[in-house]
Amino acid sequence: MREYKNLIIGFGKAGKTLAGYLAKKGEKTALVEENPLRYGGTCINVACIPSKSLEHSAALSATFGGSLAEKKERYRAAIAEKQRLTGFLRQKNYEKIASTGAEIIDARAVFLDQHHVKLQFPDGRVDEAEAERIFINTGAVTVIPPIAGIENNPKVFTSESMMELSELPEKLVIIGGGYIGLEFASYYNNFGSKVTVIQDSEQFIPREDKEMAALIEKTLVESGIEIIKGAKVEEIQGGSVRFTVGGKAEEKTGDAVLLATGRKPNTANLGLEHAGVDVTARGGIITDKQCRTSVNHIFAMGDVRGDLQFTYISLDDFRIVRDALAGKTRTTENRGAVPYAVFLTPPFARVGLSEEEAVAAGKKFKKTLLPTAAIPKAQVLRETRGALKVLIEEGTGLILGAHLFCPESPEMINLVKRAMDSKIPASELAEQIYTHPTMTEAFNDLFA
Ligand SMILES: Cc1cc2nc3c(=O)[nH]c(=O)nc-3n(C[C@H](O)[C@H](O)[C@H](O)COP(=O)(O)OP(=O)(O)OC[C@H]3O[C@@H](n4cnc5c(N)ncnc54)[C@H](O)[C@@H]3O)c2cc1C
Ligand SMILES: NC(=O)c1ccc[n+]([C@@H]2O[C@H](COP(=O)([O-])OP(=O)(O)OC[C@H]3O[C@@H](n4cnc5c(N)ncnc54)[C@H](O)[C@@H]3O)[C@@H](O)[C@H]2O)c1
Repeated sequence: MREYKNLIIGFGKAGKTLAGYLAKKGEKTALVEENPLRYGGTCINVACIPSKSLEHSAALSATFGGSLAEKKERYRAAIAEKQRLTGFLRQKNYEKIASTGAEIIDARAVFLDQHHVKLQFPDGRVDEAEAERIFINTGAVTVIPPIAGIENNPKVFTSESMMELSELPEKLVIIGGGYIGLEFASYYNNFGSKVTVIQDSEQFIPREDKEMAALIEKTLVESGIEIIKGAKVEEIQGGSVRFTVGGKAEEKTGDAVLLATGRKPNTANLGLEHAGVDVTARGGIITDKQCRTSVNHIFAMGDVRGDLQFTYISLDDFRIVRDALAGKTRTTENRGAVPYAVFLTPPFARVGLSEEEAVAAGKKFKKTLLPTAAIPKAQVLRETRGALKVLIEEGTGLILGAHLFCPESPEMINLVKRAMDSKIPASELAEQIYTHPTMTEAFNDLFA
């Protein structure tokens, strides 16, 4: 029996950061990871980083144009670069955590009871570990929708397997128009594929500000992406996706079909019932605002909680747990405004309320909409599509929401989050000195 003060299940953003932190404090700490190709977690291996590497390569490829053969060659090079990058980061992540003194155990962990887990090694060996405290950071997995024809279909991909495909699909059909669906639509469109997105809801990105959603949809369609809304997918045969729209049967055929229909907490077969850890109907681990589960000494962090799925939320969950262990007061309720970015061309970034949400909350506000084309740096970048929209509360002058659909918006939005959290009025952003020419200097006009 192996004994530890802290046992962490999953080498994700929160898990690895916590393992390093506790080990550096001199506490006997183990980090259990079932897949050596996941050292460093989902983000650096099969999600954010490889997808943004492809996004960068795709945007470059689009500027070169050329024949289909040239585009296919550049796509192969992009996949190779993505492999290099993820391999490099995986190694660095392993070395960084190993150097803190945390023990990295290559095994699958399954709860036996509240203090014990079974360790299942890839070679079939089994061992047991006992720990005073256990931290769950097992992430999320792709939702496979109940559509006939998915199983054993070599033309059907998830985001993970798609990024291993080294032959550029001339036609790509994407099921699901959320973050993954739209980002991949944008990358493959830039690489030169003919992309169709099939979405179940009638409304395009229904959670977003309506005016911005309409502008994003128009921009994507004008860039060559076909978007089909209100579709019910019936079956997939080879690369053909059969669906109905308004009762009418339709079919779209691709060289590849990408499933981008959501991701759910990875709690199946974790043995949580043996430890008495409660989960929601979707399998998300229920925690209090300090990420503590229904069992006092067991915590859960990141996607497995079934809340927001972002790497920086997983990192913030680490900070919350770190502070909970030290008796401090950081919680899921005082993260401040949570920004996010969707890496389209151009990218979209948001923080705070949409116009519809602000109206529903009874807020009185001033709205400003600035076309991207009005910003000199956008002209320099030759990317003038999009617009920036902000809502400023009447009376207080505080920022209620910002919706930036323009180049460099994923960087710009972080400054707006800081202003919102620190209750810095919009007028201060309007009067601030910014370097020139930059996208951020548009705040002089946007927040005036
Ligand atoms: C295509 C794609 C693009 C994305 N892009 C972005 C982006 O641009 N920005 C952003 O912020 N977020 C993005 N996300 C979301 C982001 O990747 C996740 O929110 C984040 O990686 C979650 O990390 P985590 O800490 O919860 O756990 P993970 O990083 O998922 O780690 C969980 C680990 O636990 C291991 N594990 C699971 N079960 C066991 C077990 N029983 N025993 C041992 N080990 C186990 C797994 O192998 C894995 O390594 C993207 C996601 C996808 C799919
Ligand atoms: N830039 C980023 O931060 C980034 C990028 C990619 C992913 N992510 C994270 O990954 C998570 C998962 O992304 P996702 O895009 O898979 O999920 P999502 O929930 O954002 O979108 C899934 C979409 O698929 C649609 N859908 C579901 N079933 C369908 C069906 N049968 N037919 C047609 N449409 C269907 C849903 O209506 C929804 O619009 C996101 O919640 C996000 O947090 C973040």
